[in-house]
Amino acid sequence: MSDPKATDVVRLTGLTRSFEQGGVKIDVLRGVDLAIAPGEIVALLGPSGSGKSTMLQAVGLLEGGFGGKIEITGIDATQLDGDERTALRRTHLGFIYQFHHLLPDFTAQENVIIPQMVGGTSRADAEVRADELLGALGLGQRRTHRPSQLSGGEQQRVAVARALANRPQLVLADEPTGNLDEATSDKVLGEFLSLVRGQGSSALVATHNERLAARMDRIVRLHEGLLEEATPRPAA
Ligand SMILES: Nc1ncnc2c1ncn2[C@@H]1O[C@H](COP(=O)(O)OP(=O)(O)OP(=O)(O)O)[C@@H](O)[C@H]1O
Repeated sequence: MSDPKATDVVRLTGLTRSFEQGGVKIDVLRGVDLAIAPGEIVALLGPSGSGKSTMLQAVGLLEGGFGGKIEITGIDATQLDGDERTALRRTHLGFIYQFHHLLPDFTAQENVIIPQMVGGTSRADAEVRADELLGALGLGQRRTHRPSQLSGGEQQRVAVARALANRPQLVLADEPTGNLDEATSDKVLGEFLSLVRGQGSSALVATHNERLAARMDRIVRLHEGLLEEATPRPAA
């Protein structure tokens, strides 16, 4: 549950982003404000091209070129240099994409171990954590398989385990089940939500899918470069 007294995990204030397309300037984000409390899972809805991925890139500290303020756990990311942003991303954020982006030459278990070791966890501890997550996702018997030996749903479960491995305060997910059939998508999303809730992380999940969005704590909607609240933020 969200704790309104704690520092927001994300606070965006007046976020803007424009792109040049064929000599024309397009204002994709025109002053987006958003706050996400600890433990809160927010669905980001909006039609194709509305700027959902662009917004996740801003919060993920993956790209420059944004105007406005981006605060992660109270830290103003716009004031950090590149190394500090990378450190903040590694310690506080987890990412899941529509297409899993797993390392093809490594096993499921190694895909979950590697980001932990990059973050300074010992191999032994990383292995325990990987097995715990893969087990919870029903992949205990598949730990030694490579991505190409797994189904689409299984690959996406490995991506979920990888994103949660470092117990990030915030998980950013861009159409996390967008390439799966409806039944698998429902199952994988349910497993993802229960793991995120279980460890008390927050999440911002971009999706086109209203039915999946309805399973999250709050819905916000991008419309013409601004964010509309489809369900109100819980009272502070
Ligand atoms: N690097 C870029 N250069 C130029 N235009 C860009 C760039 N990145 C995004 N855009 C434009 O910004 C707009 C928003 O794109 P974005 O990918 O954020 O939308 P989206 O809501 O995530 O769409 P989808 O649901 O299709 O993934 C689009 O018009 C896109 O063409």
